Amino acid sequence: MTTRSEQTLNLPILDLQLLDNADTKAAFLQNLQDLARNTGFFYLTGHGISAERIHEIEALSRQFFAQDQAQKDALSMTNSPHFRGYSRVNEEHTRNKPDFREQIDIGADLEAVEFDAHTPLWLKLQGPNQWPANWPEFKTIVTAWQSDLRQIAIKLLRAFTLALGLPEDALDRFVTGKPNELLKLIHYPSAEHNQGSTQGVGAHKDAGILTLLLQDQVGGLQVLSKQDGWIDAPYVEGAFIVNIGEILELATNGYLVANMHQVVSPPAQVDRYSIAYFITPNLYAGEVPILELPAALQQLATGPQSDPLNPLLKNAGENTIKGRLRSHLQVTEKFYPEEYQRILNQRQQQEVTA
Ligand SMILES: O=C(O)CCC(=O)C(=O)O
Ligand SMILES: [Fe+2]
Repeated sequence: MTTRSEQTLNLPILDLQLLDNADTKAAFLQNLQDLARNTGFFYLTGHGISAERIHEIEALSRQFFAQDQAQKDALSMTNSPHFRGYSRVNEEHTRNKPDFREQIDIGADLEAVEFDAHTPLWLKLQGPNQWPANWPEFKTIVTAWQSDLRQIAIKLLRAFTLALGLPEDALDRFVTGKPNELLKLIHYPSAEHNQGSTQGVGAHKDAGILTLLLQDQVGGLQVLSKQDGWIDAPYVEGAFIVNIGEILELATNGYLVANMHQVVSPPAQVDRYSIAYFITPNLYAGEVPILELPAALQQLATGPQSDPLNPLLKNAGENTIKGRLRSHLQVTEKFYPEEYQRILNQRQQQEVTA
């Protein structure tokens, strides 16, 4: 069982504005490299999103979750083969255990792909979102947020490649063109409703490239540090928490490590809200390359740490859909019966060999 830890980090904060200034750019990149390699996550300020915009989307999210259960269920993810829409508390699973949170998943709003026998499975991830009816403001605010966060994430990704001594566009083909991304508005209900468990979301690495996370004042996010074990990542006003995803770990052959993190349910009578933006590889971009790092960095790159329970796949689209299939079993059972059976069989085997 997870509990709140006593330790907090000496907060690693990066100011993105320093990247745009010729006098401070080199120091920013050096810091980025250090934090990414040694701490695995950091806080980002100077990103250009105003406090008003942050309050606006936070208020929108609270308003969304305050609706009647029936209104939220009308947008149920179980309507969508593209894994879009609302999932109830305990519907999403991490490491085979239910997460005590409700959420709405919103991706790039595109037409579904027409399928034939040769279309790769992961192109089913492309498709339309489910938007609340008679609430146009919801779509406007969310879409603007996605588009601004996409720009920040791309800028940061280019800074990462520069900081690693590579051309700044080394990973561009994964994030430009038809974007693949996911925005989750998340609500963690207070602990007294979570019978005996403290799993808000279980320990995991994010599957994509980078995550920009906005948490509220409640806290509860914990990050696994090599030296100190689980440490609290507290609320910092106006800052995004940046997590490195598995695709960046793979592309750097493990020089950068996707950081493990989890969320502990909030205390009694307190609700927690967060907004997570994931930039994931373009579904058409194919295999993730292992980048040619400078020799000094290459020596430290000892390969990605593959989790035997959740192996990392080279094809970016396949890796993305694998995560979705395992997390949202009701959707998988309904729209992907063969994969559903395969997951059940794997789990049975793991139980036998455990
Ligand atoms: O809610 C949070 O603070 C973190 C959520 C998270 O890690 C995730 O959804 O991948
Ligand atoms: Fe995460």
